[in-house]
Amino acid sequence: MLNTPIRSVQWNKDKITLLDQRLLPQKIEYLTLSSIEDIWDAIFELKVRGAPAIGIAAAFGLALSTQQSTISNFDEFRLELKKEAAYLETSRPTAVNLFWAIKRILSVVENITSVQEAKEAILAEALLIEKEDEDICRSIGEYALSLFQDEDTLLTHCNAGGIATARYGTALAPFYIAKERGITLRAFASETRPVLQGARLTAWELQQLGVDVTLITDNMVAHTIQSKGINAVIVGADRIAANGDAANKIGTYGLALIAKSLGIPFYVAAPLSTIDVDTLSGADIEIEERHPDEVRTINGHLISPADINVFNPAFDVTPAELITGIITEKGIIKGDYQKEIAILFQ
Ligand SMILES: CSC[C@H]1O[C@H](OP(=O)(O)O)[C@H](O)[C@@H]1O
Repeated sequence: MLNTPIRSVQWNKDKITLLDQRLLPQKIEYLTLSSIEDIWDAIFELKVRGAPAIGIAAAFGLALSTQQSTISNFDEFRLELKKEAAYLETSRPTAVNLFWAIKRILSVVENITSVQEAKEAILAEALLIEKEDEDICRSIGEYALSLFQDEDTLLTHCNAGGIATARYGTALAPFYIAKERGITLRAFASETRPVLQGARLTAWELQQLGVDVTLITDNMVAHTIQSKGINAVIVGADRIAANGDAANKIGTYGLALIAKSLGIPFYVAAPLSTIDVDTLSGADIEIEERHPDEVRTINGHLISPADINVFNPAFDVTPAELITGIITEKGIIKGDYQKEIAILFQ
């Protein structure tokens, strides 16, 4: 078991230290990033992944590039900042935390007129985003745990764990809090093809935490829920629309349909920063499509004809009506999500 939390992205004086999540679980290796291009590449290549972690990485990326800036004129500085923000926004389209964090960084310079003051304010805001996320995820964990009993068994998909956030995670946060309080929660983790965040990250993370975790393949979910007494499903999210529709890792929608048909609760755990009130419904969420070789290969080994046609959406959208509850740092919302979300954001 690890004694200190593994952090996926950290500010390190004038550099960014980033856990290369592509190498897990075989290797725990950190990269030192020294340019905004490095950050763009890290987000695009899933060296850092998970909605909140992507937002934190982008915030640190803007802090890094502005710390390095030699522009003395404030208007030129602000123009360059906006260009670099727009550049980072092209790295991945679905997780709203990327855009939410960038918007927060841009907002801190609105009432500033000096370059030095702007540099300091941007770095302070990026560090605040990281610190807040840790506290937020802990709160999500506490609310989530209130839904479960000692000895419950939960099924989760992809990785919404500590390395997808500042710490604790969202869907995995209740496991951290349960461990602290001597409550036993067991887990089944679906492998999550094609990038295998469940097999590589969640199975490893929960094992390190000392949780009884069992790995299954994605096509075992229905039988597992039916035969293993799964009490509930809990997943993360990348963007939740104003009506409660939730985009999450591909396969989540199917999992929600199975949970509904087998009569077990399906929970989405996410911070308010993942709820996008400007996205009216799931139909308005852009679904990232990634390189076909992610499907054609496993660990770089071809498992199909090299030139086979591939459809590789990285996310799907679960309609609000399939979601039993959305667990946030402000509490658990159920039922009329449109109304409940509007109240949360009033
Ligand atoms: C706590 S957000 C985790 C969320 O992000 C993952 O996507 P990706 O690994 O592609 O960044 C997945 O959808 C998780 O639920």
